[in-house]
Amino acid sequence: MQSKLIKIGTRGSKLALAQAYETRNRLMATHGMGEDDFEIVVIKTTGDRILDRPLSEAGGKGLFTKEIEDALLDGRIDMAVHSSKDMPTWLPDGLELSCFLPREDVRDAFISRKYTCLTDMPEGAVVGTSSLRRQALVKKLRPDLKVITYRGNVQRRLQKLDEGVADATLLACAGLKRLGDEDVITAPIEVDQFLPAVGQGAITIESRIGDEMISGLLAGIHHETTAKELACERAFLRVLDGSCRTPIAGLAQVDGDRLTFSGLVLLPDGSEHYDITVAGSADEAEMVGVNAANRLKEKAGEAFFAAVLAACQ
Ligand SMILES: NCc1[nH]cc(CCC(=O)O)c1CC(=O)O
Repeated sequence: MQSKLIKIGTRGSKLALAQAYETRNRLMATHGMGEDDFEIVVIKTTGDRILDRPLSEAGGKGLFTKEIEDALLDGRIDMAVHSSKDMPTWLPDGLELSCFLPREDVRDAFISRKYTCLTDMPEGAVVGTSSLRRQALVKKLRPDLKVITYRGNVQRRLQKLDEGVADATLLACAGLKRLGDEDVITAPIEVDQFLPAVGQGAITIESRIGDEMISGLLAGIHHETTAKELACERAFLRVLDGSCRTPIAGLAQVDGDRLTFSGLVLLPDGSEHYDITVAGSADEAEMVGVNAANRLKEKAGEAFFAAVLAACQ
C-alpha cells in the first residue's frame, strides 16, 4: 500500500467527528490499511463560531465549508468529510465531491417529552427549530403551532425541552443514529408529510480534482445509488439557487434503474407552497433534478419565488 499519511479534514462537532471516523474506518476495512495511515485534522469554521443566532441570518450555506476547502486547496488535508446537506451547490475551482457513502435514514425526527407526533400537539404548543425548511413545514401542517428559534447539540436541546422552552424539537434521524442517540427520537416523520432537505442523511467526501491516489482510495468506498440521488437533488437546488436562506426540500429515491424525485418550495410561514414529482431514468439523475426545478418554477411563477426570497432576507 502507499506510505503517505492521509489527512482527513473535518469540523470538530461530535457528528462531524463521527462521520470522519466512519469514513476512515471504511477506508481501512476496504483497503487493508491501519489507523497509522491516517490523521484526522479538525478545522474550525465560521459556522462553528456563530452560536447566538440562526445560521440562515448569518449567510446560509458555505459557513461550514470555506475554511475546510481552503485547507484542501493548500494541501494541509487530502480529503474533507461533510454532511451533503451542508454543502453549497457550487464548489471552488479544483475541488469535487468525489465520493458518497451509503445513505442513512433520510427522515426528520420528532422529539418531545410530552407528545407523540406533530399532529398530536395541542393548539399553541411550541416547536423549537432554526431550520427555515422545518419551520415552514411545521407551519404548513399545523398553522396553529408556534415555532421558535432553537439551536445547540442534542443534549442542550433535550435540556431546553425539560426547561419548558419548547414542547418539541426536530432533528435529522441520520445524525442521531450516527451519534448513537436514536433513543431520543420520539417518532420519525414520514417523507410524504415532511420532505427532507436536499442531501439529508448522506455523507460526502470532497477532494482535489486530479489527485489520483486519493480518488483511487475513495472509489473503493463510493456508493453509486446515493451518488445518483444526490446528483438529482443537488441539480434541483442549483437551478432554484437554493440556500439555507430559503425553505426548499427535495428527495430523490432510486429503485432499480428508475429514479423518482419530489421537490417542494414554501413560504417560511407555511402559508403557501408548490411541489413537484418527476420520475426518470437513474442514469439521467441530474436531468431529472433540472427538469423538476424548471417545472416547479413554471408552476409556482416568478411572483412566488420573489415572495419567498423577500420573506427570507
Ligand atoms: N445542518 C446541520 C446538520 N447537517 C447534517 C445534519 C444531520 C445529518 C445528515 O442529515 O446527514 C445536521 C443536523 C440536523 O439537521 O439534525
